[in-house]
Amino acid sequence: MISYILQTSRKVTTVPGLEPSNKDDGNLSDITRAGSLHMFLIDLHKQFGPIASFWMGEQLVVSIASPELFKQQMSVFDRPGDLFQIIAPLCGPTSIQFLNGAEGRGRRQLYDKSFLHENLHVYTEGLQKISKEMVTKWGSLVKEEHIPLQQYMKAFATKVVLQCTLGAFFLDDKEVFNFKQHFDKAWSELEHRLQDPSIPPEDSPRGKAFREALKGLQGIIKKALQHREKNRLASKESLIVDHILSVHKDEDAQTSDCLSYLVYGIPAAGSLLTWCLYFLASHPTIQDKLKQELSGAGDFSPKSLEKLRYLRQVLEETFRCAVIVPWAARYQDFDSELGGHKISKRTPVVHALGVVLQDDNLWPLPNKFDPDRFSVENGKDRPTLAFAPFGFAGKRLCPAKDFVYLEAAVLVASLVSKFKVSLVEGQVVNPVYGLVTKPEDEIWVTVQKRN
Ligand code: HEM
Repeated sequence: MISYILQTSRKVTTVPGLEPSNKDDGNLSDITRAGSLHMFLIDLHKQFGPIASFWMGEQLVVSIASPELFKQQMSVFDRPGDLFQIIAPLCGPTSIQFLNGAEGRGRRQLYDKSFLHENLHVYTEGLQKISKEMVTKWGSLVKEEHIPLQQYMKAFATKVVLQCTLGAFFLDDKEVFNFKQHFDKAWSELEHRLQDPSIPPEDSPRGKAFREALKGLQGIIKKALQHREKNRLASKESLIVDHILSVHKDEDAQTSDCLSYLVYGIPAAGSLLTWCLYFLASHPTIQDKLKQELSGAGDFSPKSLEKLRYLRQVLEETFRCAVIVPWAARYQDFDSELGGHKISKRTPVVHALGVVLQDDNLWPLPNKFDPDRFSVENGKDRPTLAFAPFGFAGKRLCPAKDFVYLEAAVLVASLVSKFKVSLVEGQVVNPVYGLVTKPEDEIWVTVQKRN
């Protein structure tokens, strides 16, 4: 009798949820079948409610999807490294992404200084310059030319994030281009592994290409670090790279922490800009309303942008609709309680950020792009944690969240004040919820100069 129970059930928690579909991989094949962890979590929570469990291999995982449950995890800092192993080859298992405990908190506190609200002015000039380059480029295109939106936004994000984290070494477009070549190769291998977790042999074409891309990235970052070390005193800025150089003496450790900021930062920033311009192109009335707000708004400095309420609403609605980073996760080293259930120590708790961003109890007609949801009036009765696209827990939410608003605001304002952006007709745009959420295929737009 006992062995029968053991064979058919691994239920070791009162949290409602799935039994493993398979003895070895738990529910991993169900996740693959759903297309992504995000899509799997949507179904899981529909079936079991805001707290639900499933199995990743032999590991029980709990997922939460409500502002009330998020609140109960507000002070948890440690991240379960096992759930993020996919990015370990890129940024290294000892980087800030994987660092927990007192050391993790200390390092985050130091690195966070470069993205504090009062330090954002440091980035303005560079952002305005790169945005102007994009405006000039779009202005030079032939009327009705089809523009690959994602390609442009990824290029912009790569240049901006590199310059703003690592400094003047990336003022040279050749170095940005070089970096991007390697980064795109490495990133597409990680995305491949998300669909098919079997690691290719080192000497296979995929294995070799990945190794070369990593070597290329590390080499470029080391050159950027040396450049910064030499020129640091001349610069009055305080960038992430300066804090990284002050913490680590070892070049490999410095490189790992730099890559930690780039690994999500570049794709997430590119994806945000792509979705934002896509939503504006597919909602001409909203785009015109935004253009109206931008008229006479000034130089798009952080101070002038603060007054642009509707621009902020457009960006917030983009975060909500696009679900750029669909989930985060935490664990604790001791037994704890969550939603009235006992959670055994070291059980990973997934924060289903994307499920909450699209919960129709919190966001009526969740698939509709409607920036007015974020007006002061419409938002006043909504729980704060209904909107947590950057995470929320343990002072470990995305360090770049204020920077991201600034970066997106400067580019979107620069483009929309000069051009009417339209979608090329006949496209079906589907999101792919991978490491970050991107469109399945390129999105093509046209631009028309505004008077
Ligand atoms: C554009 C949209 C972005 C979104 C939606 C986003 C969202 C997130 C989320 C949800 C997390 C996990 C938070 C948690 O564990 O609770 C995260 C972590 C992180 N993000 Fe972002 N992010 C964005 C852009 C960026 C950019 C541009 C950078 C770098 C310049 C960046 C750097 C990081 C780093 C380093 C972490 C890990 C921090 C740690 O381990 O302590 N992110 N981000």
